[in-house]
Amino acid sequence: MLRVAVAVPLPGLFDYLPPKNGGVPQRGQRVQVRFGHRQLVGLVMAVGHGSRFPRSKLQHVGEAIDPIEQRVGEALLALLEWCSRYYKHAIGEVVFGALPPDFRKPTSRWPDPPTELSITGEGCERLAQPPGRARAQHRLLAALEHGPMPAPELLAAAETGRPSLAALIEAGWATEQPARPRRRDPSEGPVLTAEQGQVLDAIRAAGEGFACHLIDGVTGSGKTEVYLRLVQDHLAAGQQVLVLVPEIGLTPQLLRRFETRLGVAPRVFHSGLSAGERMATWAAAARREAQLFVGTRSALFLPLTKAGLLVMDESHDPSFKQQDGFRYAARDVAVKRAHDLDIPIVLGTATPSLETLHNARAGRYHQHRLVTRATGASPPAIRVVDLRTRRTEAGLCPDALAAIGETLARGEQALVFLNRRGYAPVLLCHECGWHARCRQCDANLTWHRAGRVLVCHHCEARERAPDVCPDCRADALQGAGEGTEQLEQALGRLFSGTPVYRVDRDAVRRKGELESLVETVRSGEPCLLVGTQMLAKGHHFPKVTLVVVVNIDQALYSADFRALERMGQMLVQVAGRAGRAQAPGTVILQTHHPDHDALRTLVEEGYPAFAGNQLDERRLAGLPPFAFQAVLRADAPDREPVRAFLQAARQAWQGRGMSLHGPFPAMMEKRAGRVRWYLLAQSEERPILQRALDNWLDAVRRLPTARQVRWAIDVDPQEF
Ligand SMILES: Nc1ncnc2c1ncn2[C@@H]1O[C@H](COP(=O)(O)OP(=O)(O)OP(=O)(O)O)[C@@H](O)[C@H]1O
Ligand SMILES: [Zn+2]
Repeated sequence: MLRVAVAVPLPGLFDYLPPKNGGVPQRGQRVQVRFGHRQLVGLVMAVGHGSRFPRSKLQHVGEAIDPIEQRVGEALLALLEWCSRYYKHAIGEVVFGALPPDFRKPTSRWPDPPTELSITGEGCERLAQPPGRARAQHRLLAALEHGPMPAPELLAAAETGRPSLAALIEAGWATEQPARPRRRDPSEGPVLTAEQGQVLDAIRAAGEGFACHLIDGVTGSGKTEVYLRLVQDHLAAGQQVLVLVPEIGLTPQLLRRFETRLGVAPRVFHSGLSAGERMATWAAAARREAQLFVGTRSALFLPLTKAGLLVMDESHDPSFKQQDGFRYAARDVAVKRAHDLDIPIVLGTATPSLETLHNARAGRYHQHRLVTRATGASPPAIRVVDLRTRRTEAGLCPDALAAIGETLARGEQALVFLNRRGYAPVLLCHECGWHARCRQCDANLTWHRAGRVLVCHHCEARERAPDVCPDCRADALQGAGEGTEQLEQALGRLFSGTPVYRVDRDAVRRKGELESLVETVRSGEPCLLVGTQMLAKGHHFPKVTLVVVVNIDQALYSADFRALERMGQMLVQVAGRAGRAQAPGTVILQTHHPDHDALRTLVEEGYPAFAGNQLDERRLAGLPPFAFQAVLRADAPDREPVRAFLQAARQAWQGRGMSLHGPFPAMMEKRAGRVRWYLLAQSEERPILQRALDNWLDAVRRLPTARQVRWAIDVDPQEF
């Protein structure tokens, strides 16, 4: 009897009989199964004897799809089982959510290991003779003269096809063998600063086994330089290393830096790659063809078979939390994975999350600080400008405009940060007060003036922007508030002659666009950068000496208890783009609330003091990380079934150890045509919450009202 995980939203495994012919597939192997009327791919999770069902009710699986060497390894399976238990998510969806998408296709296979060709002695003799009629083969031999080459490259270099190559091998002039990873000499990095040296020594001294290290280093303090040395150690020891970066951090600059410094090109893994590419990297990890992997959160589940180190850069970044389907926090799962593999993990950031800081304070993580910038640059000075007393132009106050002018006059660059795309967040009628709302969401449509469209930033709905008010027909439509598109235009007008580059998801769409833009900026001509968080993270622009933060006020009085923490992180990260080289940096922060306590602490005393205060407040309020939460979310086209289900769910819990609050409407009650509410479950102890959730969810699943809504559980939720 086989217990099989299938990619369906039902909890538990499904029982099947072994294949009619052939051997019994083993744990971790893929098989084809009939599921209802569908043929699906399943993953064998257990091979056992009994079943709750009579034998006659069970179906046979097909034969194992892949050879036994290609099964999913034990360490990864155990991690996925843990994820399913901890996040209370159906095992089949966890498994198939973590594996590359091609695993669901019965026809997909691991690609063959890459090979390379080399010239033989006879081949060299042949090359010494004139080509005669075998021109193409001669070219192939000439290309191989300087060393082995993978077939695709060789064929391109010799401008010929497979048949000539086959003939070459046939004649004994060349041989094909598994490719060895290509290495170049790693380039020397800078001499480490004393601080960097101490951190490196401390992490090395902690040894090979599990430990979680937090490198809490200010922006530009050279954290990446420390990771590079550690990665080098483990590569030299023949181990595999996985570096996780935020969605936006996977820039060619970072990859190139890794390649030149380490002498090997990292294998990348993220959801933007084709299914085939992901399968190839997966196979490379399992077969140990590659040692160094860099990827976004989904890379966490690569089948490393000889892991030595995990690194998570910008570990505070919200993109490490998966927000739908199999919801998981990659940071926590990464720590769990390092623990199971008994290897060190390094979390790096200038702005640790409060959870991470709390773990460091409790002694679970080793905290290593870097408090000075590696290049010797001083930290940027932040100037708060009170918007209440200033007139603004396109959202920029005279102080900011003057500072931009001075920066450009000195031949330097300025960055204007506004986390809002489009021309204006609202299009309204000055006559009757009409404004453009999304039909599907509780949200205004954003006016994208250049494209003449209104776009909902929550459900992506688009419509043509009207020329006159659809209600009163007045020719009085105008934008309220600013977005990056408007800033770009205004700055272009005010500083004509200076190039203005906009960096956001609308302006930078194609692959390579951000790359070339970053190159232009790094070349150093005076210019203005306008952008969203795409600009805020990880980039190193030596010539940017001024950062203007247009507006962060929304976060100051938000109902989301994490809004301030995120605002603080964002502000420190974007400010960290200023003055990273010789010239000192300035940050101008525009706000209507210059006296806001948390904001003042952040500006005057820095992130550690700010985060410390936030932690104190969380403790007093009994909020995470001092309590543990889970959210039961439900949505449907109408409000009534959603509330009825959540009310019933709340009543279904009589036990102790966990308190339930709600039902509450989501921050945005209606999104993409669905009404969303939630129940909040909270406990002071994680294991107690875990046990209570299991019991509660058993009852919730049986509720008749559960069938009228779409519902999901989110353990350790990050948003409401
Ligand atoms: N020891 C050093 N001596 C001189 N320059 C250094 C040294 N370490 C790092 N740098 C340089 O300082 C700059 C910032 O370093 P790095 O990118 O490693 O910092 P970081 O802490 O990862 O930055 P951030 O978090 O702001 O992205 C880089 O240009 C890097 O080459
Ligand atoms: Zn919408």
